Amino acid sequence: MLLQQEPQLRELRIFDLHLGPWLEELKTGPVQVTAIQGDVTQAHEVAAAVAGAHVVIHTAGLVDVFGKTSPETIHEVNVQGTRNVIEACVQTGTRFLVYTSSMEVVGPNIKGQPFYRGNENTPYEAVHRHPYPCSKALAEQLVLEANGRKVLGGLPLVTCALRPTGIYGEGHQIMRDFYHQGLRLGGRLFRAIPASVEHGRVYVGNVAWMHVLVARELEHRAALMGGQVYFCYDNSPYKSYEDFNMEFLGPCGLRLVGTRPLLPYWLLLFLAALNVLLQWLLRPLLLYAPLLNPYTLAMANTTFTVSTDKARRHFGYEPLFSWEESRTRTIRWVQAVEGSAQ
Ligand SMILES: NC(=O)C1=CN([C@@H]2O[C@H](COP(=O)(O)OP(=O)(O)OC[C@H]3O[C@@H](n4cnc5c(N)ncnc54)[C@H](O)[C@@H]3O)[C@@H](O)[C@H]2O)C=CC1
Ligand SMILES: CC(C)CCC[C@@H](C)[C@H]1CC[C@H]2[C@@H]3[C@H](O)CC4=CC(=O)CC[C@]4(C)[C@H]3CC[C@]12C
Repeated sequence: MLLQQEPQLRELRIFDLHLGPWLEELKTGPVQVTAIQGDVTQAHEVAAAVAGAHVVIHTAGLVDVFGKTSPETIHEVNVQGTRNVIEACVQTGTRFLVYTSSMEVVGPNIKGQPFYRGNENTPYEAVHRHPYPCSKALAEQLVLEANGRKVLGGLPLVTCALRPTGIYGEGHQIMRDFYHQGLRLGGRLFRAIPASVEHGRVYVGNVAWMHVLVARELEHRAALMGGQVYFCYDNSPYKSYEDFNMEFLGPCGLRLVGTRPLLPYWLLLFLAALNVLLQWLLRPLLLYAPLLNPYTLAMANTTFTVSTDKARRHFGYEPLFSWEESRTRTIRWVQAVEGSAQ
């Protein structure tokens, strides 16, 4: 997105634990693209990568709500990693920092209270216990508190945080998992969540576009945007998690069976708790990390949608991809997954 949409771009450095072969394709244009294999938990590696950069977009993170990694590792990557990024900016004199936060910083909370088309000012009891939202909330707080700190050279750091709702689009691993599960079940998926539960979703291209706009505008609107949070949204329809997925999986031949959940909620909760027990029992032998656990069930079963225009008002954000385009692109990607699986 930076290469396509940012005419002022002179150099792009990509810092990630895992560098994919796709990065090579980015190196063929006029902009210098440097891929750096590194770990955000290593302060010196981060500082070396950040030195001399005009703006840092910190999106690296450990996204795990399935118990694949320990809470300590999630904290180390998401919180200490973010601390390292902030310190690198301060020590090397980089003034602009954009952080990819998450809707999870707000909710759904442990009480499962609905957040219905709320905005950045909607009152909500943001209380978490799960390591992932806890880590994102702490990291976001660090980023916002760092706004105004003096960087090398004496000028103030300007930071802001973007909170995407559930991201979908090309490369969406969980969508791929649902797709393969549907194929295994003879082209069917069985409804688990009531259709009335709304879950916020945003297309990956629009998430990237919002980051590019913020990176561009932070310098010119520092007083307005510094220390602010913005939900990351677009015109994707409000739907339940499963009905939304069917927008893509339907045209790829899958069918969602049932107008109401096939299993009662108490049974799903029991199965989710059983999965936690199995995960714990099997841990010495293998990693058992199914999609269903009490946390993911609560996430999928609690209404959380945003309706806001703060990003438009503050820095002129309009989604780059319409809903129709986002949908078409995602369907094409699922179809390509299908092609490569055969
Ligand atoms: N997937 C979603 O629905 C949402 C994701 N987010 C946030 O967006 C960001 C990106 O998430 P996704 O693209 O979904 O996840 P992802 O796992 O595809 O991307 C995260 C990237 O961070 C890198 N990374 C992980 N640990 C690292 C480390 N120690 N050092 C350097 N790089 C490391 C990974 O290699 C990966 O490329 C994360 O910060 C996540 O919290 C926010 C809202 C929703
Ligand atoms: C089998 C169940 C009944 C359905 C399981 C669906 C879940 C796996 C997903 C439902 C909601 C998702 C999360 C949500 O979109 C918000 C997120 C924000 C992030 O920052 C990271 C990803 C995620 C936690 C996302 C993960 C999958 C769900 C829990």
